Amino acid sequence: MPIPFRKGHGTQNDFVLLPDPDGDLDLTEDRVRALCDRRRGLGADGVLRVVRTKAVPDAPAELEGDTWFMDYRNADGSVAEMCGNGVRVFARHLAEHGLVGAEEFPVGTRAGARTAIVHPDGDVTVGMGRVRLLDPSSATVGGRTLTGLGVDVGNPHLVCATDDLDALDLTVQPGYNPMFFPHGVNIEFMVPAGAGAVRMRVHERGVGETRSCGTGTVAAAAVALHDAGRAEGEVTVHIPGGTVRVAIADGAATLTGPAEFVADGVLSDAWWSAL
Ligand SMILES: N[C@@H](CCC[C@H](N)C(=O)O)C(=O)O
Repeated sequence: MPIPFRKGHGTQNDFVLLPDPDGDLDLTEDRVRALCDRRRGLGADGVLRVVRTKAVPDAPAELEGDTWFMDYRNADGSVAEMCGNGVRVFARHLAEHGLVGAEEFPVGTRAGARTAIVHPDGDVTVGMGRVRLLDPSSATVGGRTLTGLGVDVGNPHLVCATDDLDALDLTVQPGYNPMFFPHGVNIEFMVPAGAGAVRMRVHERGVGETRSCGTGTVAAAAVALHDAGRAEGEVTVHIPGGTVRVAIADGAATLTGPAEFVADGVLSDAWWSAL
């Protein structure tokens, strides 16, 4: 059976999409790692399996069975609850293939349903759900300890302020408190970038440094607003891979940004079977 794939990205956070409506693919950790490998595979930060919720045994019970489910995997093969850039790319894929009827539609994730609107210019707005500010914690990078705030965006984040974003060496895993984040953490580093804007870099759990992290931009926006004494507002977040807009109101966030596709293809049977 030929296995089709699509390659896309959201602000250069890149993904391999695998259309698999009935959940027939045996998507092992080894296969995810191979797909994401930039030398022996297609190369990506993660895999998005496009599957109906009813074919996903660990999908949240409140999701309807026919809802399209973003089965997200990190490049190291691990499963994560949510991926903000991934939902934008996933939603645009659904819309382009006529797989959804309404202008606004739900996407199932392990963090619950997220609503998506695909705009005519290709941008996508995602309702990211509740954003919860947690306690302070810290990260260690290059021998420096940076204080920050934990944030739950469906997946775990630690947002740290820094004075020199460009000097950080994120090729190695930053230190963090494993008692506070027992399942690992995505760590954002941010600096102010003018009124209502921040610049951010991220070290993602299960991936390493990426050029963007949608849930991370939401976490950074929430902390930037909190630092300004506000619980609501709009923040423009500049990441190495582009720019997104985050709005927070009533404790919930929306994320707006681009979603782009670069290739459609078919995996080699021999390559897949040998994994
Ligand atoms: N890049 C994503 C987040 C992907 C999951 C993350 N690495 C985790 O393990 O929680 C995004 O755009 O939000």
